Amino acid sequence: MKITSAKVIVTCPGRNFVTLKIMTDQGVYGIGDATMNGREKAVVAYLEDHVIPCIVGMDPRRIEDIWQYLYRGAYWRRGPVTMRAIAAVDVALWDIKAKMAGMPLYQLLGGRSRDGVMVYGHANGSDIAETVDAVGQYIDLGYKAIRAQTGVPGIKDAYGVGRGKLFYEPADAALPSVTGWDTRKALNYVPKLFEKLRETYGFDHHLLHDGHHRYTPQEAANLGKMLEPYQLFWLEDVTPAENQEAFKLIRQHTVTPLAVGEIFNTIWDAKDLIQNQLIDYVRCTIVSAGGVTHLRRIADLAALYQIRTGSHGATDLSPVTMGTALHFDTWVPNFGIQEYMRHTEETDAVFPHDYHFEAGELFCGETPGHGVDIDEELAAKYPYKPAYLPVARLEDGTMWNW
Ligand SMILES: O=C(O)[C@@H](O)[C@@H](O)[C@H](O)[C@H](O)CO
Ligand SMILES: [Mg+2]
Repeated sequence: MKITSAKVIVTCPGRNFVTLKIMTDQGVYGIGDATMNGREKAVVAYLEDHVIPCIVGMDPRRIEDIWQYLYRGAYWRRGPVTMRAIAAVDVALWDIKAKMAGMPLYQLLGGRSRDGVMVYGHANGSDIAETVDAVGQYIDLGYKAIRAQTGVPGIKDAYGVGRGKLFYEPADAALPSVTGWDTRKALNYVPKLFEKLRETYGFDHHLLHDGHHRYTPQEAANLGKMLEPYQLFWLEDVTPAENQEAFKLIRQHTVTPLAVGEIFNTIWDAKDLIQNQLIDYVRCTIVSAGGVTHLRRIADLAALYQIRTGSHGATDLSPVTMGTALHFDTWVPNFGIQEYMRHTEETDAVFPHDYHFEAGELFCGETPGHGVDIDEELAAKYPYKPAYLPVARLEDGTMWNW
């Protein structure tokens, strides 16, 4: 069997997505997601100029060998661009293999470990009152787990507060918009949100919060400690994780569960956090961490330390990643939770899929493959539109972590 050709499809049904489509001499094709929010064109070039010429003619059944070829053969290994390109190839090849086998991808991985996959949605508001209402809406929609993010008085465009209610797209301008940050104001306000949420809705639902890389380790420990009475499911990205050791300091001060990993791209980024049990959930997902082949290795290492998966699932990950992630989540023994930011109807039309939401869970389908396709004709109607993620500055103008 041979790969006869491959192409990159860039489409922007409300936001940009990059999709790789691999064709074979058996008439079966596979698709993979290669989207990197705000830097999409870098991955397009990497795929078109440095990956596709190498894989045409290869046997698509040799998934592991092609993964190793693209990882070791790059010489300049790892990094978000390289690993997204590898992920796109990997997912497309798993899609092909499952289609050839006539089975949904989760069967190929080892079969079901669960029926439904618990997901969490994103509730946000400009202040505590609005956010409490938004959480109530998600409870009414049947969610068992809800992430809550609020605007903070005195902070311009605090992270996580979207323009709409069900949809949140942070890449909002043709050049990075500038948002503000002030840790003291956030530390004085965020705990009050969770106090109000528990007062209003009790403890029957999982509550999550994303620190989005904003706190120093000591500040993160302080926030984690202040949130303990509210029993969060997790506190995410509470400090930048390049320094994995920083989490030892946080762990000394708080038992609030910690989640990290959506910006990781290989197992090496998470290895020390996992082996020293400095986190409780690993957030790596299909598109950013080298596809099914590599994410399986990360999940297996995490399982040795009773760490569970909590894959990233924002709208800037295409339905191709969501669909593939659901097959992965349906199989993986140490599953924790799946993030689920709903895509818009126009996105769903470009990427027809067989997964569905019901009573706080997502269910992958039984279609052979990962169950997601791309309508190329419709995709062509949405040309690429440059959009950047914002930057964040402190009140004195210091560049900070968005
Ligand atoms: O946990 C999350 O969902 C966020 O961290 C993301 O929405 C993140 O801001 C975006 O994926 C960035 O493109
Ligand atoms: Mg996050």
